[in-house]
Amino acid sequence: MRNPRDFGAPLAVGAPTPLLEIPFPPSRMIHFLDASNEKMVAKVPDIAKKTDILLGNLEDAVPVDRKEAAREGLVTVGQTYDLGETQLWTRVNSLDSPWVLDDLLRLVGAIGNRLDVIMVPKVEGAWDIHYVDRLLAQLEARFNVERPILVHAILETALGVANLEEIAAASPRMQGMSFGPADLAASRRMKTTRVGGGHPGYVSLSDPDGDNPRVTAQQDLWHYSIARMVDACAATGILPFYGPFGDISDDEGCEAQFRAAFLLGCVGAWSLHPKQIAIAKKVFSPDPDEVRFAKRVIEAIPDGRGVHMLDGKMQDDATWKQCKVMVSLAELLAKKDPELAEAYGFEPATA
Ligand SMILES: CCC(=O)SCCNC(=O)CCNC(=O)[C@H](O)C(C)(C)COP(=O)(O)OP(=O)(O)OC[C@H]1O[C@@H](n2cnc3c(N)ncnc32)[C@H](O)[C@@H]1OP(=O)(O)O
Ligand SMILES: O=CC(=O)O
Ligand SMILES: [Mg+2]
Repeated sequence: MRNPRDFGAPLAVGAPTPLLEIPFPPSRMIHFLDASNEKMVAKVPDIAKKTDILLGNLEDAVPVDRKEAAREGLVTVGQTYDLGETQLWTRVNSLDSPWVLDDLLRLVGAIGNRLDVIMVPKVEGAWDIHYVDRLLAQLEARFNVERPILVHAILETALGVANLEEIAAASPRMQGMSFGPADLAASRRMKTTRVGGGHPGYVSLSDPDGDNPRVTAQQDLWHYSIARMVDACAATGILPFYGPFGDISDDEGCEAQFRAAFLLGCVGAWSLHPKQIAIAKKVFSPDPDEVRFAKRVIEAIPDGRGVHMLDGKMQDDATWKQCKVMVSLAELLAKKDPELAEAYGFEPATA
């Protein structure tokens, strides 16, 4: 176990001081693109205006013969495009792959001061984070990186899920986690070929009732693990995200999967196709009616104490805190988006 008093000290001489509080800018969607694909790169200026996070993917979905081009394309994006307030992330190749060392060396060397977060796939335990943590500190020191590059773990193996609490607490560099249903399904030998979402075979069935047809209701394959991830992240002050929804043609299914994650506590989800950005924006921006109600609760209980009635519903210290969660997120997003500010009924000065 690492001495907790060393948690705030750099892991290499000359590396920037670790952050003890994880920044939480708008993070509703992490938009994936392959920077070796010229058509995708051509869309960067437009997409950067719409997405909260832009991620240059180097891992799965990038063919082996384009790994280097994807890395170099991301360097070009980082060096040449003004992304405004949009965060720039990457997903590097897995730690057992032949590419990851060069991914880290090249990206930190070339765009270390532009990269906000490095997403590490297939994290299995705290040891994977410790490896990346020390290596990044050495690279930050060598390349004069001024602020620590944060680390985001994808939870996508059975062992990773088993160790998720230790992963979340492994380093002050841990920014968050994403839930990866595709690799996780394979790792667990689940019998689904889908990427996220439900499955028509995973149902509960009502009891026999004479000749009446028995009713089935589809259940959520992912609920248990996403809820565990949310708890581990909330307990350590880092941010949980839902990952990919692979049926690009099913907007409704995507919205339902994202909404389940939002309600459980996730702050955002991956967008694989430009049209999923708008779905994530809709879902991960709190509903204006809920925000208006939460504001009324906070106004009705200025000190956040005691018991009150509002519209027939009991309100107390705990419901006040629930409302604070909703209003704080709305305020954060309203600063970025005047349309949301108006929908939430905030004064323009707040926006
Ligand atoms: C499952 C586990 C995981 O690891 S998920 C993460 C890894 N996968 C990915 O990152 C996939 C990213 N997305 C994609 O590669 C594409 O969106 C896929 C799914 C292949 C669909 O592409 P395509 O058939 O071209 O779609 P389309 O014809 O509707 O595209 C319309 C125009 O938009 C572009 N586009 C597509 N996706 C992106 C994207 N992610 N970012 C930026 N631009 C994108 C297309 O190139 C196409 O452009 P144009 O109109 O022809 O100029
Ligand atoms: O990388 C994501 C996944 O679902 O696998
Ligand atoms: Mg994966």
